[in-house]
Amino acid sequence: MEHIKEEIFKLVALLNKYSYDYYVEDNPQISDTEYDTLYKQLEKLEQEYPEFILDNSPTQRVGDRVLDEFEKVIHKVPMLSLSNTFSIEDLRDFDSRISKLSSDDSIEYICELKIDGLAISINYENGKLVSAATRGDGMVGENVTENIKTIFSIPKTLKTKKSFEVRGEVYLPKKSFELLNKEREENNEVLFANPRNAAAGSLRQLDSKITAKRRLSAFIYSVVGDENINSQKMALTVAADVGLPVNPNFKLCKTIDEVVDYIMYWEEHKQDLPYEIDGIVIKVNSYSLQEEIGSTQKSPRWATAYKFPEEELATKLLDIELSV
Ligand SMILES: NC(=O)c1cc2c(=O)c3cc(F)ccc3oc2nc1N
Repeated sequence: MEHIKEEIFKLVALLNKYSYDYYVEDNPQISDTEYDTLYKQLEKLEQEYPEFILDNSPTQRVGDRVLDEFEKVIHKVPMLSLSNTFSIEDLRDFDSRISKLSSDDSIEYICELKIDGLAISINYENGKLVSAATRGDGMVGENVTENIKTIFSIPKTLKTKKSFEVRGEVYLPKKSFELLNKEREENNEVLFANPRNAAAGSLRQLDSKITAKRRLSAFIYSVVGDENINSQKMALTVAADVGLPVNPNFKLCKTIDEVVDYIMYWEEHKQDLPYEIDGIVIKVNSYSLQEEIGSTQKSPRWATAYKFPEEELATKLLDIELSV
């Protein structure tokens, strides 16, 4: 019996490593067929010896209960929304407001791509994923734990035994969005307008089997409740170190001019990304400075979202024409 347990343990470790390489590192080490073969071996062993099924087995990702509604969840710390800025001039105003509100004269900003998905909060206890909720109205969200567990890039167990909440964005990669709409077109179903709507519709499915088919992904951008973390850059580094998917394109900027350069770069190169972004998030890096600057009821004063100008509908239609 011992060797069966060994075999199951080995297969689970191997499959989780391969899906980490594939979904988080975007660098698959084996082919899909090899992965499926190992997965089927594991399923067979688990069917024969259900008592040896491990909680972090990839076969345990998709629940089989269909909910009739989502439970409401009260966020321990409210999930605020970002204020928006639409011009570089607005951004400079943001910078001068920050300078007035803070004792430091040199303020470090951290810039992150603004992933166009939907906000999520995920709780890990002793390194295990225990619950997840949507932002909702910021105070009360929907419990989407079972659906979040179907997202391969979100690990069910972390490389730490610590307990904390993380926040991030669930999104649908462009390729998955196109595939999904193609399937829907073939089944004469209503198409999703954009990846953001498709992600929201997929995550808020009452049947997690449907969510599992949608190939959602996620990036984590915040860690709540780890007092050793004193800056946004550190939060991103810690999140990546424990195995969470963190978008690698963040940049520490010493001046607002560096922020503007970063914005210009991504305004030009965002088409090359495999997911949609609708702007750039600019945050004061130091947590103590964030505290000092504070938040309003709705939004942090220490961060803002620079929104890219809406693509003219004409260019969008032109893209569609060129792509068909
Ligand atoms: N869509 C995003 O990629 C993204 C979104 C947010 C937020 O919504 C957000 C909201 C807050 F109240 C505070 C920080 C935030 O940081 C964020 N950082 C990001 N990278």
